[in-house]
Amino acid sequence: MKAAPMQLLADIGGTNARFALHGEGGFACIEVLPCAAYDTLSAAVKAYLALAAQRGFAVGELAHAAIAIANPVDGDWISMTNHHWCFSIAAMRAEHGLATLLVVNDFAALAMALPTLRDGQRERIGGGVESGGRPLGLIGPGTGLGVSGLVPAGERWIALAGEGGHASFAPCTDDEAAILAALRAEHGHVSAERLLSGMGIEAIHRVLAGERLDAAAITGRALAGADPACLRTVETFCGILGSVAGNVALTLGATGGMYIGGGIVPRLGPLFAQSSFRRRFEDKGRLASYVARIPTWVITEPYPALQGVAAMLSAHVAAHH
Ligand SMILES: Nc1ncnc2c1ncn2[C@@H]1O[C@H](COP(=O)(O)OP(=O)(O)OP(=O)(O)O)[C@@H](O)[C@H]1O
Repeated sequence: MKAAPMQLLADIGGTNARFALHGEGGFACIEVLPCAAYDTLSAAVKAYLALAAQRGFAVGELAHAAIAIANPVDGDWISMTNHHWCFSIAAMRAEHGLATLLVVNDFAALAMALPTLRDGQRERIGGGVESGGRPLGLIGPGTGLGVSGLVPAGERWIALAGEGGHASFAPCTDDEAAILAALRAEHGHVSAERLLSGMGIEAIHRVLAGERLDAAAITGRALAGADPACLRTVETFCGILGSVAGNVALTLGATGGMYIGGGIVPRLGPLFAQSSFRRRFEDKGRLASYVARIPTWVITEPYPALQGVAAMLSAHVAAHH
């Protein structure tokens, strides 16, 4: 019997566009393309398909595709929050000759992958008690700040597609109040994303150290251990992430566990586990013992949203074809 054609999957962030083919044998041809190198998402898709064709994959047979993307998905027109790409889903589907083009929020896709993560794909930070069948929370700093959750519904899970990264930032220390004041002067409304993202690390450093450095340089110097100002910036970032992750856990009742995704935290190496993240996660006044029972995990699996979007596409195709 001829194998079913492969499916095209993508996880599109503000900086990185991750592509893969998915078939009965699992994932193949995983590639990360820089968003900035392409004028449109369609151009990035074409570049990826050309690469896959060169490697001998039968991309002409593709019928079903799914894109997980970092912005709200509501209707046919998609416009990214942290990058200039925008497109019509129907036009993109027609252009690439696809029967199905499913477009979902990237953190909803990532949330769908959470129950499949095993030890080796996630690293535990601090205490808490793991218990199945309860809501899971998700937060992930990258170009932006993704927030989602996964709610059990009988045998199934339902992923939330919210925009919690844009909820207002609440400072808990004098340093954080100073950062809020500086950012409010620049932006007016200051969301959690303004601090918990690549641009956020840079902003924290600008305010606390009075120095303009890019995010990778700040964390690189902090990891090298010789730059106290960069260490302070990274420590402040981790503390804020603990506080905001605790807010998400409280808001969702995420008693099954709180997961940290996105590209930044895995790049902090041992600094994250050593930081005040977990103390700040638990620092919730009268509800401290409630959050202390919730385990927190860093996702270490490199392409978890692709797993989630593959599951969403399979369910969609099974329901519609
Ligand atoms: N070594 C590093 N330390 C800290 N931040 C970094 C490092 N390298 C890159 N970054 C920042 O990480 C961000 C990219 O994160 P990520 O790899 O999660 O991309 P993305 O999936 O495109 O983002 P998103 O899904 O949030 O739109 C950029 O803002 C960049 O400044």
